[in-house]
Amino acid sequence: MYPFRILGMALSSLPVGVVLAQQQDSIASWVLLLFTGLLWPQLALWRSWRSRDPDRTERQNLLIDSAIAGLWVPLMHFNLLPSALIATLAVVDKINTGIRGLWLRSLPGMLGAIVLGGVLTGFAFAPATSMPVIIACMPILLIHTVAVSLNGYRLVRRVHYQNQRLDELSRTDPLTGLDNRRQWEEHAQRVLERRHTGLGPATLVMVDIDSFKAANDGRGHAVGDDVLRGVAAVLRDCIGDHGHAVRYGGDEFALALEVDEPRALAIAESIRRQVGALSFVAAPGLHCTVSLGVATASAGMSLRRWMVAADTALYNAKDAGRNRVATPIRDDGADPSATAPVRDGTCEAAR
Ligand SMILES: Nc1nc2c(ncn2[C@@H]2O[C@H](COP(=O)(O)OP(=O)(O)OP(=O)(O)O)[C@@H](O)[C@H]2O)c(=O)[nH]1
Repeated sequence: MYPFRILGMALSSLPVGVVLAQQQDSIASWVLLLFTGLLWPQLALWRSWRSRDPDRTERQNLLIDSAIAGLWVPLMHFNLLPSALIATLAVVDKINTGIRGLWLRSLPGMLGAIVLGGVLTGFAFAPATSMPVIIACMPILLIHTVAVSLNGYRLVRRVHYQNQRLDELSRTDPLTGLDNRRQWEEHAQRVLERRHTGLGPATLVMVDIDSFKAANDGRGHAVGDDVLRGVAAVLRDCIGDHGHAVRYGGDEFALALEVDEPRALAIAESIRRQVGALSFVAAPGLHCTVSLGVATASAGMSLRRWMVAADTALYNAKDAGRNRVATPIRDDGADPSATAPVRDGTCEAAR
């Protein structure tokens, strides 16, 4: 508030000063003008600084601003243009704070000050505004209006930016920056529908960090987070614009790819190699591996059954010793996902 108060009070002092000069006013009025134009903004700042509740104190300061504006109306003998301008800007400033109802709450103080000033001056009434006063009103009229508009613009931009950030945060996993689960499932559903309408292949890859609990418990949660971020970066890098990745559960990721199985297997293998080559500044010597399950969508398959198939493939990779890529088809040729019951819940629950 400080720059706006300094600007508003200093610029308002100009027309008030010209009116006082024309009225050949007393020294007391000039002292009051000096106080409101120069000293009051400093005093208001000091009050807020030393306050235990600066917010509340600043609201009081704003109400005092309005009372000061009201006081000048009768002291200027109701000189029309500066009186209307100063009183209006006092109300506009309250509205611009965005504090609900503040402008309404400022009115009694302003009206009280008008009555008080009126009593002190015997309600002297000289509304005509001379050309010098009109000219002296121009700086506050122009500069204050532009400054308030620029501030409004800045606030609107900030709200817009924050809304964008909120939107992003609601769509992404805060740790890895990957899609959140709802966002990803919508994408996976679209990939599946494309497959069912013959517009392209669809392959799902489940990725799970091997023995992550041991690394997490042994090296600490912060290192665990580094590993999750590192794996997410590899996933993002390897899938490029072939699909979307999600952190599906704690150390489990899922990729919905618009590629056929050989291409998905190649991508999965590349992920496996790149994760194996990751190193971590906070944990020298730590190396992680991942197991991956790859399942291509077949005709009419639902998203849930597709995920069960990929989960089964991941299960196979884990069973075969981890750090490998597998499909739902076991070595004996059976495809357990074809008969696996479809369950709700997380991948952990599915295993
Ligand atoms: N650092 C960190 N750890 C997490 C987060 N979410 C889950 N975890 C941890 O991830 C670990 C997952 O452990 P498990 O589900 O036992 O999996 P695992 O140790 O990788 O075992 P396998 O999957 O069989 O190889 C648990 O220790 C969780 O505490 C997270 O956001 N950050």
